[in-house]
Amino acid sequence: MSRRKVLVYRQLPPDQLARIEQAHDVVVANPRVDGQRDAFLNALPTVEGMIGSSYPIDEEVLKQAPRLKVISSISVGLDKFSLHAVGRRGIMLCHTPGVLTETVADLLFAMVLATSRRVAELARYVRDGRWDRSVGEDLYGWDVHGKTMGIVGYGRIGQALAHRAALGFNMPVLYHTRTPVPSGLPEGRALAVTLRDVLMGSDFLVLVLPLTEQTRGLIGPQEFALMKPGAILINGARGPIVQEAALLHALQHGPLRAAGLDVFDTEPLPVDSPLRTHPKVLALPHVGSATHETRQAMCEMATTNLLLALQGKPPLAAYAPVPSM
Ligand SMILES: NC(=O)C1=CN([C@@H]2O[C@H](COP(=O)(O)OP(=O)(O)OC[C@H]3O[C@@H](n4cnc5c(N)ncnc54)[C@H](OP(=O)(O)O)[C@@H]3O)[C@@H](O)[C@H]2O)C=CC1
Ligand SMILES: O=CC(=O)O
Repeated sequence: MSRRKVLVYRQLPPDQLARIEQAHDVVVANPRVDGQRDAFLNALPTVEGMIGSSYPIDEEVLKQAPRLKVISSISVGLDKFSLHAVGRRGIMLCHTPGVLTETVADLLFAMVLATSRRVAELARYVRDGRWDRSVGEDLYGWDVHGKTMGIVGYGRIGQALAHRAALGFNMPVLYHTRTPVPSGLPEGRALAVTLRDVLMGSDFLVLVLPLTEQTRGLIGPQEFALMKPGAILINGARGPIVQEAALLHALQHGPLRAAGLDVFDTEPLPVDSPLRTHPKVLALPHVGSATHETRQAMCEMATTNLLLALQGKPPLAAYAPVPSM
């Protein structure tokens, strides 16, 4: 097999980098790191494979990479890629579904618990030396068990979250997805409903669907207006699915009691973003899959995808372009 030029545009564990170096000529250059952007741009004209995540691989980048055949993303979400250009060019775009499902569902549930039981706020209270008497009602939280869990996007992660909610916390589940799917839960524990009904019926509304042309701005003023007073929103999907101004309004004037956000319109979250310090917001730095075990598994899968695809073999998971009509 001939050696190809591969651009690694995000840090990879040494064992995975070594697997690629054994077979191919590697340039490591992360365009987000000071001093590496030029190396990234200089590599583009001759690369045949790329592996990385987070950085937008848009039409502009793809135009500069005329020999590119394979992109292996260390993520399940593919919103950082210009899917039209990838499809048009016949580039094989691989990703890492499945290996992160349980870990992301764990974090989503952690956000449900943390927002409702005010974990971050209470920990800060102790740390700041303010625990000089028993905690008053102003710092009480709200029960999680038995409340209604609403899930928008009932794929791998949505279903793993529903299991935690229904079977671990005795929560009735409402879920919404475009294509009807069975709940995978015992009879009567979950109901497939319209988006409107999830919004109206949920105590917790968890978003875990891809960012697409259809889902951008999906949750705006009209959707917030349908939600229960005191509902909690958890966005574990992508920032732009929620309209930020409407979110801030819903936090200030209702109906939202709190929001747990792992994702934002702009990441890293700008220093002056009102979401950074909002008292009702639990903001996390996009860490749904960030455990040692899961990130290792994702990097392994992405590396395998890259190596297989460069050999002309089917990767473990790839995006299938929608054929143009
Ligand atoms: N915060 C983090 O760190 C992470 C975030 N994510 C996000 O979670 C998303 C889901 O991952 P995963 O569960 O593995 O993906 P899946 O593809 O298994 O599930 C996605 C679900 O969303 C549904 N969906 C897609 N479009 C719409 C729509 N317009 N309206 C309603 N439902 C829709 C899909 O069903 P159908 O198409 O039939 O409607 C499917 O049920 C990723 O795309 C990513 O954005 C993933 C990993 C980590
Ligand atoms: O956001 C993370 C992903 O894997 O997608």
